[in-house]
Amino acid sequence: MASSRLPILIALAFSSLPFVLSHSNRVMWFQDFFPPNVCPINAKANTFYGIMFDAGSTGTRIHIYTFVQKSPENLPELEGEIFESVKPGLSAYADQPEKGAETVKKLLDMAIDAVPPHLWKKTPVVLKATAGLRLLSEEKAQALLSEVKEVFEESPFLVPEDSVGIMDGSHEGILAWITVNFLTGQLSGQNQQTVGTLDLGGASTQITFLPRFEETLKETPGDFLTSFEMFNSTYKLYTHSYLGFGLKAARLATLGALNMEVVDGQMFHSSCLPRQLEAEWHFGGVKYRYGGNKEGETGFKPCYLEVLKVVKGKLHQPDEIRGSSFYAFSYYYDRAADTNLIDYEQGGVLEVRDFERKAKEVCDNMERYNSASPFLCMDLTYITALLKEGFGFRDNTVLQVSKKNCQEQLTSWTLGATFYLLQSLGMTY
Ligand SMILES: O=c1[nH]cnc2c1ncn2[C@@H]1O[C@H](COP(=O)(O)OP(=O)(O)O)[C@@H](O)[C@H]1O
Ligand SMILES: [Ca+2]
Repeated sequence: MASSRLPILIALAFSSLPFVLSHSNRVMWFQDFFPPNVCPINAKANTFYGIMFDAGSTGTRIHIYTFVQKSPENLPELEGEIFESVKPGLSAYADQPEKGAETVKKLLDMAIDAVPPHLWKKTPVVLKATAGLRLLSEEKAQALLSEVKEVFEESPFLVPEDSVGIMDGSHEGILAWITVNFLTGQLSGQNQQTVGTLDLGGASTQITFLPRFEETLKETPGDFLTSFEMFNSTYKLYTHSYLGFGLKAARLATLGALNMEVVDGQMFHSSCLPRQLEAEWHFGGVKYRYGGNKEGETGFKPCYLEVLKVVKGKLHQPDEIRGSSFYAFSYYYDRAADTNLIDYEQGGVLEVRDFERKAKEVCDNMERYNSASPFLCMDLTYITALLKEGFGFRDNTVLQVSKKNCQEQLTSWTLGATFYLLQSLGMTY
């Protein structure tokens, strides 16, 4: 299929959706995600823009998408994406919400340069926060969000009513699944062979796939299933977001520091770290001191046992996924690329056991392994344990590990979310 057709297909699908998505106990899945009551815009010009902020736990990213609609009969095509990011994420400013909002303002200034002035008022701007803000107290999260809302309101862009908020974890998984499967052409025509998606963020992780067997539907807890209609088909997806199981939250859990009131000077140890290491780490606005087991054991075996405590028995294991292949991104990609398991630009295809092999290589040679991060052994061991003992994948489960998809767009939930936003604002025909 010609690549230029793919965006049209996405838009087609999104336009044909009334996007009726329903949890077993929740009708209109997206009702609270985007405002239904914004007046439609009569977009006469054939180019339009959408600005989507991904406020992740480790960083804030702006995606400025450009769409072209050549005629009312043709659906919009995705023409391009401008992307920028800042670190740390908003949650690091839990006690300085104004400073947090300033980081958003800096990114938004890019959009002022990127979007032609006559389209500012027709360009919606939305920020959806994920696990970093989910982990903060309601009060701190709301303070950050309301500062960001002020920044949006002072900007020349269109600010929908619910333009700033925390995204539900299941939306994150489904929007990423839709993006990947549209861009790979799997949701159009016959013989659909959709691919499941695995996203490993800093604070949460998502698994999403389309079950093929009745058994899976029967065995799955109701709140792991979400239905939506597209191309006159109904898809019932398995999706779940595990809060606290992102890579960085898992580091804290392994160190025994997750959700702890950290006492000044307290040191956390792990066999997954270089023996002589003593260092400090800031995450979510908290400072942690950590280090290796000076006297005790280090290496893959003790590390795996430590990490196992974090995942074992904590995740639902659908039988069906053992034999399927999945599309994995975010930290799966980062750690595979860091250790040359895949090509940095192209990504690659791996088996679960490749992560284990690399984890052993790194952990059993920790003092000699030249790595940018002292957490490399822990991270690879956690990924191995999460895939095998957490989700229950086989050693030979195949993973397509990429950063960008075939359209050269960064793999993320943001493109799917932007399409839906434009649809809900009546900006597409
Ligand atoms: O623009 C992006 N789109 C998708 N993922 C990104 C983007 N920028 C960074 N990432 C990846 O997201 C991961 C960090 O997760 P994130 O900060 O989103 O945490 P969260 O999803 O738990 O809130 C890293 O692997 C990083 O490479
Ligand atoms: Ca994320």
